[in-house]
Amino acid sequence: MFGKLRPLMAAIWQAPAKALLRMGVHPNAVTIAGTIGVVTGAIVLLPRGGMALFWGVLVITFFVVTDMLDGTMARLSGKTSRLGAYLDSTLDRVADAAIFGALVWGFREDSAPTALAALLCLTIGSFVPYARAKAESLGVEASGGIAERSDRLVITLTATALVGLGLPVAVLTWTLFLLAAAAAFTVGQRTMAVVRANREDLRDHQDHHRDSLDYGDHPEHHPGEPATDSTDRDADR
Ligand SMILES: CCCCCCCC/C=C\CCCCCCCC(=O)OC[C@H](COP(=O)(O)O[C@@H]1[C@H](O)[C@H](OP(=O)(O)O)[C@@H](O)[C@H](O)[C@H]1O)OC(=O)CCCCCCC/C=C\CCCCCCCC
Ligand SMILES: Nc1ccn([C@@H]2O[C@H](COP(=O)(O)O)[C@@H](O)[C@H]2O)c(=O)n1
Ligand SMILES: [Mg+2]
Repeated sequence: MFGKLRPLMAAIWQAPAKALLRMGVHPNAVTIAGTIGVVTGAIVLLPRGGMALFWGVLVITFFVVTDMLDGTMARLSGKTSRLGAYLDSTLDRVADAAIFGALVWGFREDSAPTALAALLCLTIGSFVPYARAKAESLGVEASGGIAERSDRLVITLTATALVGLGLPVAVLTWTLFLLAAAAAFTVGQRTMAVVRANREDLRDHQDHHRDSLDYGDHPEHHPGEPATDSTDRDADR
């Protein structure tokens, strides 16, 4: 959902990205500093509850948006790198663990259902990027889905801030339960991309196998020519 705003965000972040580059800041430094900011804001403020939830969200939001800035900086300066891509994704996981872990810890005594819902978001939410990374390592494009990271963060942070401002904690609890379900659905969507790719592999494999049988079985086979004519092959099927 919010992922569709990516081009708009890239345009908005151009000016700050250029300014930081002029100051000699490296994109990896932004990636690391952003993560330190998110983790600190989450573990210091969120467990306190009350208005601290709201302030925690403001601090986290300030730093979490650097995740949109670092990539823009890297592309503008031609400093995209494998290390940068690795840090970008791996430190996202650290930031997410801090946010949802802080909610689990903060609500564990006062509202166990909220803590449970946050724990489900933390665990199931971690399967979402794993599914993508594993699929991509196998050559399958499996990004997207109904609950990408930007969706999970915007929804969680908004609900947390609203509870900090005085809405009942049940708002956050139900939001997190629904988000955990949406994350599970997203894992299913990404898994289906792998299932589809696997079906294509099987089809290709069967075609290849059939062709090699056609060539191999015929005693008068000449390389580069099918062993049987198309009518024979159709009859074999
Ligand atoms: C009175 C109400 C008070 C409200 C207080 C404030 C509420 C704060 C609300 C929102 C702010 C949160 C902003 C969150 C920004 C999201 C940051 C983000 O994730 O951007 C990263 C992303 C780039 O992604 P990457 O490619 O670097 O990362 C990849 C990603 O992590 C993948 O994860 P996966 O999807 O697989 O789980 C990994 O797989 C991959 O490895 C990794 O590389 O950038 C974008 O996606 C760009 C689009 C982000 C758009 C965010 C827009 C936010 C804008 C406005 C929200 C406003 C909502 C306000 C509601 C107020 C209601 C009252
Ligand atoms: N320190 C960094 C951060 C990012 N990159 C590159 O940008 C891509 C991610 O861009 P986003 O706009 O989606 O954050 C990432 O895959 C890297 O190619 C980088 O090189 N160094
Ligand atoms: Mg990034």
